[in-house]
Amino acid sequence: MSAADTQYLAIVERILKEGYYANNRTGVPTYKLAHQIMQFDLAKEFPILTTKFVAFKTAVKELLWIWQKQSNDVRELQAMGVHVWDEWMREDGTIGKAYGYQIKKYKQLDNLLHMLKTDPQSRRMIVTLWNIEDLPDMALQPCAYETLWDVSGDRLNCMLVQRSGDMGLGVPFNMTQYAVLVHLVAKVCGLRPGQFTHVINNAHIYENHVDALEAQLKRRHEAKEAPVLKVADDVHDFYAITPDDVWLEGYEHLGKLAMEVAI
Ligand SMILES: Nc1nc(=O)c2c([nH]1)NC[C@@H]1CN(c3ccc(C(=O)N[C@@H](CCC(=O)O)C(=O)O)cc3)CN21
Ligand SMILES: O=c1ccn([C@H]2C[C@H](O)[C@@H](COP(=O)(O)O)O2)c(=O)[nH]1
Repeated sequence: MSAADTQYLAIVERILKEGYYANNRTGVPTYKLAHQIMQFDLAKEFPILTTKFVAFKTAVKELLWIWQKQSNDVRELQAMGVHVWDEWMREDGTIGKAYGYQIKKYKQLDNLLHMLKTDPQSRRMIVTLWNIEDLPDMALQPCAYETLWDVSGDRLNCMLVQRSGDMGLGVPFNMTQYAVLVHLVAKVCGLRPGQFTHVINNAHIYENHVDALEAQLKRRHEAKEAPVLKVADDVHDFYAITPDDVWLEGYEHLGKLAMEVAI
């Protein structure tokens, strides 16, 4: 069983057993627990669920849309064949001043890469999408909103802070795509991936996802070993990376589990 399955399913199980039931903005009530944490040693294995199919390429494309294209334009994501943001697209085709917009606005990725290369012992390496001034002009306030970075020896460590985590849909994407980000940032900085810690403030299961997640829990004993993430040798420039530069070797999984997204 992959470390991702073990830690993710432990949280799912805890929420189903002890979660607090309440309604929220979407009108679809959730069971929730505060302060759930997953931690992966990326030198040992890549975190992706095997107890259901995770659309890896889609998750990577969404990541590159935010971090590389630094875009808020949903049409650019659609042009890559990804439709997970369609419901939040405004009339102008964007999600407002959200996500990639905030990375571009302050050159946050360039600053991070520069610090990692020139002052790796800095304790000030943070990329944050949480911009109080711009919050009113965002179609959705960022959920996985902050990363904190550390270099120990040749290892690059990263903590992802997520204020709100949809365990059925968002979290399986987020844990995997940010692990890819650590691999990619490490590669272009001449480092190796290290510890990846994923903190979720409000980890929730939408009521209409309970059956699918219970079915996933039952697949536990058939879970597979984690696949290996491969990054093309010639990746040196973050801005030149394409979705084909990363792939999984040996991704065995137990098949798709459909869930409806709460809007
Ligand atoms: N309620 C909610 N949950 C989320 O996870 C979420 C939002 N809203 N709003 C913004 C984005 C959109 N996200 C989404 C939306 C849909 C899928 C989804 O349908 N995933 C399918 C596969 C999709 C595909 O292959 O294209 C899945 O089975 O994982 C995933 C993440 C994550 N975020
Ligand atoms: O990357 C993402 C983006 C969104 N989500 C989920 C978390 C919540 O279920 C909704 C957002 O609703 P809020 O009321 O703004 O918290 O989207 C996610 O898990 N990951």
